[in-house]
Amino acid sequence: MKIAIGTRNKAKTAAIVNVVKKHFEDVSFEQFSVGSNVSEQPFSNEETRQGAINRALNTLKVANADLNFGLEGGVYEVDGLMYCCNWGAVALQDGTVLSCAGAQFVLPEEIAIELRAGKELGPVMDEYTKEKETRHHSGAIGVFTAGLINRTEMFEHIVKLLIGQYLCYKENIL
Ligand SMILES: O=P(O)(O)OP(=O)(O)OP(=O)(O)OC[C@H]1O[C@@H](n2cnc3c(O)ncnc32)[C@H](O)[C@@H]1O
Ligand SMILES: [Mg+2]
Repeated sequence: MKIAIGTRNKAKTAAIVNVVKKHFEDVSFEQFSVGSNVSEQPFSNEETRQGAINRALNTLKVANADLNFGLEGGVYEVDGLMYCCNWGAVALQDGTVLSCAGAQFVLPEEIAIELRAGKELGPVMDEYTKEKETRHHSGAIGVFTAGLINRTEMFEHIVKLLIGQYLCYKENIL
């Protein structure tokens, strides 16, 4: 079974590899840098979802693997609070795209101000933590949940949902 990963982000890649290996035998993985065709920093659930779907479809185009994954992070605001949201999609060779969302959590106002000013969450988190490339490791989710869940674990949940939906699709349930 060929698995294509539409990112080079380490946290996203580890999530796909970990969960796929748990559910399928005899798998091979390949990574591709594909565009999301949305803003670098999506600013709504709709845009984040579209980014994940576009990444999955762009990965299908270049890889034509059995499962072509796209994962996307974004933010949106409700009641003056900024939430980070996370979406995933998997594109199949017949052109079907299955999608789902994962964890959503609050970002502090000092981070929200930076994002409203047009900055991207990745670099803002590096500045905040004085660390490099937090988006590849603990991520904002790790920092703002006191380390209880890291970015890989967060995306593992999404990949699990996607694989579950794929199994239902094969049984004509979805
Ligand atoms: O290489 P890609 O796949 O693009 O991975 P990415 O880390 O840039 O992730 P996204 O494009 O999906 O996320 C959009 C932006 O939000 C940032 N981001 C999202 N979730 C984050 C998290 O948990 N921690 C740090 N940055 C995060 C990310 O760095 C981007 O600036
Ligand atoms: Mg990105």
